[in-house]
Amino acid sequence: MADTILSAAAKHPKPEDKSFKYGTAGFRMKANLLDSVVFRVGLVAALRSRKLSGQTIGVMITASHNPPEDNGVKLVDPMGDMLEASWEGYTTILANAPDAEVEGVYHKLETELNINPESPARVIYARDTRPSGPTLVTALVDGLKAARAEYTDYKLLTTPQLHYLTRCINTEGTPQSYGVVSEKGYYEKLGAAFARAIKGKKISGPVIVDCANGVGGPKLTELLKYLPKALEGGIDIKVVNNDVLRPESLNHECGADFVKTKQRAPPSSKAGPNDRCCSLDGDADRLIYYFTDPEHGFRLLDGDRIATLAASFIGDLSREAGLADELKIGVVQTAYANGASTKYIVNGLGLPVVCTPTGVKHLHHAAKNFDVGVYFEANGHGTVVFSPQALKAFNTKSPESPAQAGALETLRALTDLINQTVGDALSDMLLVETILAHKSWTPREWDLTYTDLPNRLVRVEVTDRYMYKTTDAERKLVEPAGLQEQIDGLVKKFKDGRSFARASGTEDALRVYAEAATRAEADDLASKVAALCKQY
Ligand SMILES: CC(=O)N[C@H]1[C@@H](OP(=O)(O)O)O[C@H](CO)[C@@H](O)[C@@H]1O
Ligand SMILES: [Mg+2]
Repeated sequence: MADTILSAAAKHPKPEDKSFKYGTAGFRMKANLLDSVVFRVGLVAALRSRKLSGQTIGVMITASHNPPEDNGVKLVDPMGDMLEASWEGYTTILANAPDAEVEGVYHKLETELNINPESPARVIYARDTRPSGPTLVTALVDGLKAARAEYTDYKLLTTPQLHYLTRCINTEGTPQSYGVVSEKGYYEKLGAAFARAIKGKKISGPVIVDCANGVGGPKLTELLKYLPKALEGGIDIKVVNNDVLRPESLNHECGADFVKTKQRAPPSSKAGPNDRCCSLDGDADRLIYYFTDPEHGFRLLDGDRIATLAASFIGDLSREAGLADELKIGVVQTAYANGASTKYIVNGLGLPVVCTPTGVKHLHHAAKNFDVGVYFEANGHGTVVFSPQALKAFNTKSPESPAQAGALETLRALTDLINQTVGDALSDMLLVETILAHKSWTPREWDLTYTDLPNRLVRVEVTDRYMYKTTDAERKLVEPAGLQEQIDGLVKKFKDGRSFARASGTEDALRVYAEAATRAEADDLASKVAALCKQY
């Protein structure tokens, strides 16, 4: 077997002058640089599965909201979680080994991690719609074969669908079974849960869904077959930007990242005033809502809004169900959350907020400390996780009134509707639609819950982003020395000012975020902090 890895590695040579790092979203870069990385990820997936006694590991090939010429690869742990942190390091080591040393490094990891080479290794994988996907799949399969893993190709899927399948496979036939192990099983689970959650409530008007010309388009179109139709008291979904045959259109002037960063609707949008709109990203794990207010123009309803909407709704339901004292509900955000949303959660909803570093794995982890943990990044990536105690309470509490019975049934439906493994734009969209219907709200009422502070996010090119080190959930710089004091000095001059700088985990740049009482001040603060960072 030994020389199989050696000879296979030679077919997927590493670009000599490149070094790779498993970052916030796995490996992500120009697709033509990824061949060796994906091959080696195949090897790691096999090792990880063997380490976990043959539990199935997921591999997703996607670059999410990045341009069409990029691609990426990430690993999914058995319960559908992101890869455990220590393994990011092992993956990085293997990705950077010279071709001739890959086999040696592989066996060294095997020995050091106490992995039995005879244990079974099982892997499933899928990809988004990028043209580079099929070639990278070939590299992955070569890695899996060289490591003697069993594997199943799920072809095109959204990232959250792959997370769903991974968990389903590993819980199949157990009391914790997460669902039927098939793409159809995913649609059936969501469709049935949505019908239960929405029961008796009316969804007003259509929702226009911008699919970023990515894999979310065909998958949402498929999901529609499983949802109750508008005429039968269900939902009217209008799918737009669903052109997967023109790869160059992926994420181009559309999609969740465009809408959030540009703070405007896709230029192609034909939505009228007050029309309820939302955008997915290229692999359908992010969701952003928006509408045009006849008086105030474009209004963004981002991840912070989805978090506050979900937290307030589930909080109300828990009270109605008589479970408020039993269940600890909390919200997890990052430093990019709008300050007004944090204030609203704490003062308006009376719920605790935890701030973690950027990257869903951190938020997910922190959310698990609550019975109902609502987590969203401002960019629209997030979900709600329920503790075993919460699930038990929803399932065993005997209702004392029809209202209590109704609240409990809605809560149970939500636990099936919401993807527990990872943020899922399709599932999150059905959640938002359910809540708006229950509250009889249009996006306008949703928007009125609090007023966002004007904010600006800028990307700053720097010579060495690794020079910038942070603490306090990335809200403060500790290096370069002295820079944070200067930022603090600037911030003080702005009403409601807040600003921080951190190195991106996915791009070769520094990100500077600023918010302040007015648009002009937020812009001014952001550009001043950016200029300051550049000087160092
Ligand atoms: C400000 C921002 O939106 N950052 C994004 C971005 O991370 P950076 O480390 O900032 O590049 O990509 C991550 C992966 O998709 C996502 O989790 C995160 O929220
Ligand atoms: Mg994504």
